[in-house]
Amino acid sequence: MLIDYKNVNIYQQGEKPVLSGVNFSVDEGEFIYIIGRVGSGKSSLLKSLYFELDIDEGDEATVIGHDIRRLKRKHIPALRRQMGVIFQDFQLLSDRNVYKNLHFVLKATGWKNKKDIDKRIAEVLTDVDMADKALKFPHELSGGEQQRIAIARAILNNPKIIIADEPTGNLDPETAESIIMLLKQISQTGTAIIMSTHNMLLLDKYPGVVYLCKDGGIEDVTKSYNELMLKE
Ligand SMILES: Nc1ncnc2c1ncn2[C@@H]1O[C@H](COP(=O)(O)OP(=O)(O)OP(=O)(O)O)[C@@H](O)[C@H]1O
Repeated sequence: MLIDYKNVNIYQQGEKPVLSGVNFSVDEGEFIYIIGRVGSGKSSLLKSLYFELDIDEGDEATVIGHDIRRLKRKHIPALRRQMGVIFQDFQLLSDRNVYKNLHFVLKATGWKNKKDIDKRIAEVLTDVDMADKALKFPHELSGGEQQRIAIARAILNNPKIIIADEPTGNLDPETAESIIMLLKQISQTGTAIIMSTHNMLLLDKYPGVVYLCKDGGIEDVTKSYNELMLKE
């Protein structure tokens, strides 16, 4: 199991948790949607998974084989390296081209050999169907293309988990679908995908495990989400 939260509380600021009693588990290759209204805690859950928010450890809090209760701060960067993160607004570095955006990440994560670096960049760009865009600057790319580059960046180090916070939020429906298809393909190689979304159409078309954030908690609604949504 890649992630196992049992009875965990997640905090933004202050005494009261944003989400409490969280039970959440992720296996290799799973495709997980996090749904829920604005402000219901989707981003907070995702941020906790890459250690940007405080949690109390509850009965169990394991991320990629590490018990968070015993995790030292100095081990966080190594653990983060096994995760790829994708955002709604892409967050590419605007002052450099695609190649240099990817190069920057590889250098920062310890890659030294130029041949290996160039080979890996070519591989991930091919994976996301952007092999001809290496020399483009982010502003020369469409939103969908920028998100593909962000996905290429996320998979550079073969992560076990990709965390995507509304990855299709800024995209038109057709482009959104192509991004989900790409993430689905990646999940088939064993990488777990955890994505928040407001786009219920995607859930129908590309089924996965569905968690609903609601009333300060989170619930696995994979079987019943259609019914729940209709009632809201
Ligand atoms: N940086 C912050 N500091 C304090 N409180 C925050 C912060 N970010 C979010 N919150 C609060 O935490 C709660 C959950 O927010 P969160 O961003 O996790 O919701 P969300 O479901 O991702 O919303 P959205 O659909 O708008 O992205 C909200 O009440 C929000 O006001």
